[in-house]
Amino acid sequence: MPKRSEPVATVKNLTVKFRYNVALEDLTVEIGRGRVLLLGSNGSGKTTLMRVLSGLLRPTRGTVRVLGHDPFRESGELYSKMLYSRDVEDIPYMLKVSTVIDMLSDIYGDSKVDKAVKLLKLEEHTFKRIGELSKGLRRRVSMIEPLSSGRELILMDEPFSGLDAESRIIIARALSDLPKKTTLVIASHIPLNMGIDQMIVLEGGKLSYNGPYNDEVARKYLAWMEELTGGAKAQRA
Ligand SMILES: Nc1ncnc2c1ncn2[C@@H]1O[C@H](COP(=O)(O)OP(=O)(O)OP(=O)(O)O)[C@@H](O)[C@H]1O
Repeated sequence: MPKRSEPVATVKNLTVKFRYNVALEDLTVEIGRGRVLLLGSNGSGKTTLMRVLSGLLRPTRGTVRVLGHDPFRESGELYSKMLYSRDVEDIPYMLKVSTVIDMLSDIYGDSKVDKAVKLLKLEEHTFKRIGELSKGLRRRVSMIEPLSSGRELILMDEPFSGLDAESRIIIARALSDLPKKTTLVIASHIPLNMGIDQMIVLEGGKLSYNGPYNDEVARKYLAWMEELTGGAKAQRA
């Protein structure tokens, strides 16, 4: 059993370069256990960091360990302990919700999946195909797996963006039901405070804040976002 004080991930001098730009530059940070908010404006490097942590992207420089593994070389071992929940579009549109539920039940067991389906208020939508669902409902379907997986670490990229208020509330409640031993890292461009233990702010691929949730940092970030976007983007979830 890992100690609560042990970080889930350590990132040292991480640089990720693409052909024309540097997405992350010499980033050093420890990601602790609990609820972690990875905050940053568009293009600040959040998704790049998530992709490196989940072994989908190889660092240009630096070292990364996640739950004791090199995510790029040992993704097989890592995937039994962590899950990267990316996008609703990962689920084929022709599948019925009930088929998704059956497949996940085979992997994680009926009771965990049933509980997640109830928490996500999906019972009355199981006969529909993924392609028929609203974005909010599709996102809720994509949440069944992280909620029922029992993984030690779950990474989520913008789980609330572009959703209707009902789906946002349902997802937020369902996520708050995750066991405390599960570490949840949420990448977001808005400063959500849902019992956040650690807040990491990236700007231009560099670390601009790392510590407990801080209202002052959140306020400054929002003001800066408003200045940058004329207010429109910061209002949107
Ligand atoms: N595959 C890629 N090829 C080239 N450049 C990339 C690639 N992926 C990301 N980038 C660039 O790296 C920088 C960081 O992008 P990233 O997607 O990590 O930011 P983000 O904070 O997740 O932004 P968003 O909130 O818009 O998703 C951006 O300048 C982006 O254009």
